[in-house]
Amino acid sequence: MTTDTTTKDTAPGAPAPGTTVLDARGVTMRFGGLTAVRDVDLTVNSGEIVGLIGPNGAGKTTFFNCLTGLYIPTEGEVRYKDKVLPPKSFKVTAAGIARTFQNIRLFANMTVLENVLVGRHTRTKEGFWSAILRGPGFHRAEAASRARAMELLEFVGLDAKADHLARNLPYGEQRKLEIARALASEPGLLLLDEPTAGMNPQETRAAEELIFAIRDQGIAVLVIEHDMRFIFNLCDRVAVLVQGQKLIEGDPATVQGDERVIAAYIGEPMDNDPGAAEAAEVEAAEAAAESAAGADAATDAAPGKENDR
Ligand SMILES: Nc1ncnc2c1ncn2[C@@H]1O[C@H](COP(=O)(O)OP(=O)(O)OP(=O)(O)O)[C@@H](O)[C@H]1O
Repeated sequence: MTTDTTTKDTAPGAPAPGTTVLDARGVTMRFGGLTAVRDVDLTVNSGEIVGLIGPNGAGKTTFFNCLTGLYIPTEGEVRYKDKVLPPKSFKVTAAGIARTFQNIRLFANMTVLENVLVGRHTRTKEGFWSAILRGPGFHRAEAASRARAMELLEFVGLDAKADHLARNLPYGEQRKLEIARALASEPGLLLLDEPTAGMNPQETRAAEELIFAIRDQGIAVLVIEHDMRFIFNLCDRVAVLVQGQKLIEGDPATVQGDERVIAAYIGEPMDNDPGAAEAAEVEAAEAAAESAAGADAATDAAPGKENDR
């Protein structure tokens, strides 16, 4: 991996360190009778990596979709750099929030470089007529875009594969390309939805290094992930969603040690547990078998009887 994690160059869209870039307040999202997200508050500051975890169906992706204009929350408000988010995803991207998806969404038959160039469209000022007439302004803008796209490919370690088709990249590199494309819109906040899903341990470590390098550029990062070791190692702060509500938020050590979090993942015994009668029956049968075996052993070891063990 060629990522230089020591780089301290600030990304073009990055705000001053420690500034609150994302401020979600009382976000609720209902689908008919189902409340997928209920009254969730969350802030993310520049230069910070925040993790969002929770069991399957907890509402993590729905909450992400509320932050990117894909869903308009039923209640609550999302502010990015003090401004309420526009209700369209392309406007949210233009405002400075970029994301990757749980299922990779690349243009499979485009080259690696072209995929990143697509990600730059919100930052290209050249308009329709300029593109048609292909005047000097267009060529200058195009050259600058290509240079920046190549810089980003170098940053994620894919510059040598700029001309490869996206579909020919191994899985881990496709994920990196998605990140490069998201960075092409020069975001102040990057949302990563399960960035290590399907990765091997080596690719996961490389992804971790890359996310640290992005944070070091002053970009705020919010990441959903199921890999607990990855999340607790990576994040400055972790919020836990359970059944759409925020259960706890804190530093990794606090969250990791919280019994409610452990219970939420492992599951607590339910009232009127449907399997309880069967489980009690099995336990009783096992106990009876054990005591019978114990009685046999006692008889076997009785004085006057040969014990061949
Ligand atoms: N568009 C939708 N219409 C109706 N229900 C939805 C919709 N999207 C999500 N849900 C429901 O909302 C709940 C939360 O789902 P969501 O995908 O946000 O959870 P998640 O925490 O991201 O889960 P996972 O970790 O499995 O990806 C689930 O019960 C899901 O079925």
